[in-house]
Amino acid sequence: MSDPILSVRGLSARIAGQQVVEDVTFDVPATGVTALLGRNGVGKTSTIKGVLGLIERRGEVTFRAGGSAVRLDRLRTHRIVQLGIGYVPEDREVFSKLTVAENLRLAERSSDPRREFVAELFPDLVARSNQLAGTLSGGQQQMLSLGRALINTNTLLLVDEPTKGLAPIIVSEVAAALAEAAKTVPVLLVEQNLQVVRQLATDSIVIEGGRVVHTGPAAQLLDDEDMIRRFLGVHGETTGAGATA
Ligand SMILES: Nc1ncnc2c1ncn2[C@@H]1O[C@H](COP(=O)(O)OP(=O)(O)OP(=O)(O)O)[C@@H](O)[C@H]1O
Repeated sequence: MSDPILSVRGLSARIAGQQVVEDVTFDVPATGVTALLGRNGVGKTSTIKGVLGLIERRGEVTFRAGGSAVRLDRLRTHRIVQLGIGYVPEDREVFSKLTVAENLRLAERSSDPRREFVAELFPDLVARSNQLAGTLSGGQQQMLSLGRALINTNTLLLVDEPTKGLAPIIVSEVAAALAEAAKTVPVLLVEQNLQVVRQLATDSIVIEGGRVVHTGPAAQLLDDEDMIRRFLGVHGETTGAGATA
């Protein structure tokens, strides 16, 4: 197996002086979608923010790309992003007073943005290019948020709960777009909808109480009702249509 693209060793993180990630250790393989799972409030978002340096963190975070290894824990967020790490935050951060087209343009990091790729993934965004982002529906804002990340050629994509609160039809569209993106870039995905996890994820990491309690193939976890119940607090048989953890 090739080296993982991201190795996290003993990551701890604090928010407002409070420990929210204790001692997290995991690898993200260089291909496929790795699902970061766990019950509400266990520290999934904080782990991603710790990797990106968006919150105070300690521990080793190593990013391997282009034959070299870079310690992300020594870098500020803007430098981390410049390495080609795309981030789609949980709360769909878009500039509400700017149009869809302006939002996308501002996200472009290189002289070679993948505008056609994003337009093919989200034709609705093309149709709404002059609409103010603040007037989009939640689903459309999520697509814009994804589009803002996917317009760049990323080496790794960190995506936090992209289907949260969306109608089933939009969940399918977002999942399809992520599946398309995942063909070209490894993804670390926080996702509570286990049907989406089943559709997309190759590997899984489960966090509990600020620590990793399980890693392994996603299918193995999803097929184990005991683990699903123990780690995610739902019944295994509910990992089908529309189920959420
Ligand atoms: N800004 C903040 N101030 C204080 N505590 C916070 C803040 N943000 C998060 N926390 C706390 O840190 C812990 C971890 O939160 P985090 O959002 O990382 O969990 P999560 O696993 O992503 O949860 P969810 O699945 O509900 O999004 C929680 O107990 C949460 O209440």
